[in-house]
Amino acid sequence: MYHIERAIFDLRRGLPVVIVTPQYRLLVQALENSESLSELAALAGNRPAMVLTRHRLAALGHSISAEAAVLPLSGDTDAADLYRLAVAKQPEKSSRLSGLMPAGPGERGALALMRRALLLPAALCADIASEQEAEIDQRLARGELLSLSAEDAQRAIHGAPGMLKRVSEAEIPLETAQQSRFVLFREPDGMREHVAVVIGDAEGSQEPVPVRLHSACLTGDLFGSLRCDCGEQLRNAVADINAMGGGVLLYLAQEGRGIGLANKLRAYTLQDDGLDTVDADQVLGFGDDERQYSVAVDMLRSLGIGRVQMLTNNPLKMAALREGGIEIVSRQALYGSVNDHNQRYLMAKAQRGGHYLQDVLHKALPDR
Ligand SMILES: Nc1nc2c(ncn2[C@@H]2O[C@H](COP(=O)(O)OP(=O)(O)OP(=O)(O)O)[C@@H](O)[C@H]2O)c(=O)[nH]1
Ligand SMILES: [Zn+2]
Repeated sequence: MYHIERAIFDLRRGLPVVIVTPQYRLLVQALENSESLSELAALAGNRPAMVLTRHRLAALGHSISAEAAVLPLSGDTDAADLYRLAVAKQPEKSSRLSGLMPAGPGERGALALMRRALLLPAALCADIASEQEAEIDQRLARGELLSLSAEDAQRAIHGAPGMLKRVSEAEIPLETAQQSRFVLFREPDGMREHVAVVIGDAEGSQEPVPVRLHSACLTGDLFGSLRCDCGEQLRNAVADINAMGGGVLLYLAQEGRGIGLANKLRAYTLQDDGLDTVDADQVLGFGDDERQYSVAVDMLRSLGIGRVQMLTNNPLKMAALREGGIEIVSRQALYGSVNDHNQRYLMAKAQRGGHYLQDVLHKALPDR
């Protein structure tokens, strides 16, 4: 897996990588790090095309059934055009969408790498021309370029296979839960870390354990942002679990429903322009919710917990734990407060994401 992680770092730094399929080799670069097409075109010996997700194409008014498609780019495409095609609310010229082709395994692999790297899910891809093969091979041999198979690239989205590592732990008394222990887990590829806060003696319990899955939200958890309810939910969860006699809060590295902080800030700006939380993510090329919870299942297993009382309003979290073989004995709601800044976000979660928020919304906004 090592070359996948290296490829992700290269893409985040703005360098191209080579993706290899049995039929062709592609030179790939992250769209968000691309100022112009000319350097990539010169190295590949072919003009790059842009790979976009079906969510982005839907936002541009073009529906496809495949996961992604390839858009040929004309020679006069500049950086502003690229950015507009990838993230603008409305495309300037929809005629630019003519000539879309289905994405092959190499292009799909490119998008998987972008998503794992928490970049915008849009890539520039150019077929490597035969006259450039020697130059590319030399750069690969010198270690200046990195290549990986399309299969490996596509797998990147799921992270590395294998066991989560339980790395370190310490007792950390909290204001509302004095007997708390933080246990840090690292994903096998070293890319993400997640923390279990074990309150009381929940580890290894045969009884149903109160459990909260909390996805990271820097703005809400740390700074008390009023745009969401995360900070309050986090603090309420710790206090509630303590009051229930102990349990576990999993603090998951899934900022912005899995799209990362850079993209969440982009999504907030789109919301300021009138979009709701789901549509804003779609404009950026993401689905409604990009989170995967297998890591939470692994953490619970590692803590010897198989039966849980869940604190959540999110049906997807419950389905994911059930699918992972965790028995859900009960569910209880967990609310933050509704305010002028977050009410639209909470409404969208209830109406579009199916979250169980009707009670709290009805109380705060009886006439909505
Ligand atoms: N993409 C995106 N993410 C957001 C936005 N607002 C909050 N988030 C993220 O949404 C996630 C909220 O996660 P959780 O607190 O676990 O909650 P939830 O999915 O609402 O489910 P429960 O609280 O368990 O009912 C965090 O990762 C936040 O960073 C937004 O407008 N856009
Ligand atoms: Zn939040």
